[in-house]
Amino acid sequence: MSEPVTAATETSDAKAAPEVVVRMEGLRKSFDGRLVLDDVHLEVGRGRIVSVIGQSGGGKSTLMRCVNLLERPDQGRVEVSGEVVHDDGRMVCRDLPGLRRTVGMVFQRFHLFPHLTAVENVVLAQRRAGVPEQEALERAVALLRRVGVAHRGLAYPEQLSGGEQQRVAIARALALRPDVLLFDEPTSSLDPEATREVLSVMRELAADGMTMMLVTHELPFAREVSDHVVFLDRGRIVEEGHPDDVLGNPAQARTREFLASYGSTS
Ligand SMILES: Nc1ncnc2c1ncn2[C@@H]1O[C@H](COP(=O)(O)OP(=O)(O)OP(=O)(O)O)[C@@H](O)[C@H]1O
Repeated sequence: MSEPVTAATETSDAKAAPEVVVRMEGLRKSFDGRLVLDDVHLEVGRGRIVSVIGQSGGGKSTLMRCVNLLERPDQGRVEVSGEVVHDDGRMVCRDLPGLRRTVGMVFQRFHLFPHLTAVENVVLAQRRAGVPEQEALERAVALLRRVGVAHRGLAYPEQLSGGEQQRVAIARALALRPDVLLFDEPTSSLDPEATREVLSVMRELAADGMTMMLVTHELPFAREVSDHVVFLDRGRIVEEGHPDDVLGNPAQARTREFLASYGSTS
């Protein structure tokens, strides 16, 4: 396995312990007797954007859902922000709602409440977490401004474009001040312009030090946004590294085959 992908790896202080926000060791997961994750090791350092790519059904979403325990691995260990949350098939996390606040998630289809305005969608998540109303409202407005949709705060989801809805969903995920944000195919229902908007928001979040893990089929997007790309094939990590290497000059024949098939279908 390569060394943890962290900001610390780039500093001259080689002794500084890299700060790993997500660590997965030896993950195995089967559905109905079929192995979907096979001995997966992965580390995501603070402030990094790690993309997981691979063929449909290869286990990408399952891997990401193991971070917030939407899926429970059968074997291996999951650590989030320095705490073991699942170990050897057992749930170790004592505060699942707390874990879900620490790990924000953004979905392909936004999952906004249709009967609530953009601001109310961002307030609701905080209200459920016990944030006082005025503070929640101020934070919602500030976050909508941060993702460039403050002017649409009183609009309902159906009145928003796909890109605007996804930015509201990102604001909602940020409202609980997560340590890491997971993105599951965040641009696959968006047009190129909206994809650029989401890319720009993710870049700004990265500049602010947000840690992000992304599953995507859109390889140009993965190449542009990520620090590190992981190629997951039939449940195993075949290759990982800098996007220019994995996507531009892959070392493994299997990665080359995957990229060739992608090229022929894109
Ligand atoms: N809850 C579940 N119950 C049973 N099988 C599941 C479940 N979740 C995923 N699977 C199966 O596990 C395999 C991996 O699914 P997963 O969604 O992780 O792959 P993926 O690489 O994200 O695929 P895609 O790119 O199509 O989204 C698939 O065969 C899928 O049908």
